[in-house]
Amino acid sequence: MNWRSPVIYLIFPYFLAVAIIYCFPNLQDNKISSEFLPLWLSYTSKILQDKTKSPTNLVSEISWQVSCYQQFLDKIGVIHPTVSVALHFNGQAEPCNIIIVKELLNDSNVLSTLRLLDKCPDWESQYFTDSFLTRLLHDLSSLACSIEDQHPGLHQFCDRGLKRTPILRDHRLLVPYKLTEDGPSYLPCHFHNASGYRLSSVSLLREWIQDMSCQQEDYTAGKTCRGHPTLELYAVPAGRHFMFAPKYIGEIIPLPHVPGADPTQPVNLEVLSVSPRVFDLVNFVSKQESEDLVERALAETRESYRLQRSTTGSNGREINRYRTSETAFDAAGETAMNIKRRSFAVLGMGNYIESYADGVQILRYRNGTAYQKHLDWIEPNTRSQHNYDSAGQGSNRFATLLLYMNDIEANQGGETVFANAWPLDVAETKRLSLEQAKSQLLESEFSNFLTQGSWEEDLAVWCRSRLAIRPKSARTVLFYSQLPDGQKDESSQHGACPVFNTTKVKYGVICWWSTESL
Ligand SMILES: O=C(O)CCC(=O)C(=O)O
Ligand SMILES: [Fe+2]
Repeated sequence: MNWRSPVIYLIFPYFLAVAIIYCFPNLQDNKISSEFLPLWLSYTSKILQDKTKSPTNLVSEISWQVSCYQQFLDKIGVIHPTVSVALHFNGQAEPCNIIIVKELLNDSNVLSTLRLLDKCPDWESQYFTDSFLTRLLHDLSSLACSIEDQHPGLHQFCDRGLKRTPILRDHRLLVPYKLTEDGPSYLPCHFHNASGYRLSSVSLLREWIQDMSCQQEDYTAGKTCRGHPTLELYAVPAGRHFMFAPKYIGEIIPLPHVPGADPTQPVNLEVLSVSPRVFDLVNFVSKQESEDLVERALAETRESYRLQRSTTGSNGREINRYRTSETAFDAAGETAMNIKRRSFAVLGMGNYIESYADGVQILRYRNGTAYQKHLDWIEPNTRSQHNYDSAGQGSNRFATLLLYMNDIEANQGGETVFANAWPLDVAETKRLSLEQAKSQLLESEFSNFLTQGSWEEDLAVWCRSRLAIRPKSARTVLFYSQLPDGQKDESSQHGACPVFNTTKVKYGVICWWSTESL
């Protein structure tokens, strides 16, 4: 009998299905066999109809896919029917779609994704998990999570094309996926939870889902389930970094995975401004660490590292009359390295990579000194070969952490002012316009310290009108200089307000959106 005869198509899958259900009891535990059987029949018939493959190839293909599917079920476990995934574009507070997890991970979706693979993936591999999940989410979010009408689907968001994909150090490890067997390949997104923690395996996905679910005992004991059973998942395009998505001022984003200065207290982000994205980072650094850094900076004698008049510019050598503080660099001290590593953990940037960080700068502002409003994002210039186009393939400054070392009183200036954000403790109707702030300043004692018509005076006006963050020992502030797609964030303009009658010491870590050549 011809092995491809219709009789075989009909009978063979039945035998196979019965054998599979018998051999892999987990299929029965996890799924209802009556749902699985018809699906399996159509699936195997489809494979059998593939005339390009020999019977031995077909059998081996079916068998690895079945055992692979079984492994997947083992990893993912039993999913409570009410749990959903809220899928967000990187940095966006509103989800583009909410999908029931049972639907996302149903047999048909998982099997049709497996059909596109050559071999069973390692379900514990981070890069494979990215690829698998992007492919699954693509199908279920195609319209709502599209950035282009013509080619709807998550794939256009995750793979921004060669010209808009920075080549990060792990680029070669990414696992491209296909939408159809003979279609083109796409680079996958990587996924983070709302705390910025990266999804690294199917087992971790299981943990996150189970954390959200109401356990059966909770129902029977009549308990109210913890939280809303929705897992917030942020999709980050290939070559880009995760960015926090603040929802409202005052929101607290816990970072349970980051070790805090005080291990008994949690590390949290508290939203100070949504756009620009500015946060207080609570319990990030200890007073002891701050003191260590300053001690080292003061003891430093090497020319390029010691405390001296600050410079700016891409070559870092130009004295700038709009930045009158002093700066020292701590490139490799133990405390500086610990802080840099922790900064990467906070930002969801993974393991520390030296070339992605700009080093720790220690700044001292003596009486009367300040730093004019500016962006940390560096403008491209003809003197440098570097590609600063962070929205394309280039790299530029991405995020800055400011760590203050001393308390400064309300009348001593020295705040970090964000020109496009409003103060938190002033009602909307009571906000000061720049004109109002200027006349208040001129009437105040500070006008004696400031030269009339100087940039310092102008800056002090902004400091009275806009979000001005007062230094406090061990206070840490995080802000971004880019938007989630790598464009420079013009709204992140900020400056250091003139200091009156005191000295402000502060240090900062700047993280780059770095690219590495292959
Ligand atoms: O010192 C401050 O408050 C801000 C410093 C700053 O913006 C910078 O160093 O880029
Ligand atoms: Fe700055």
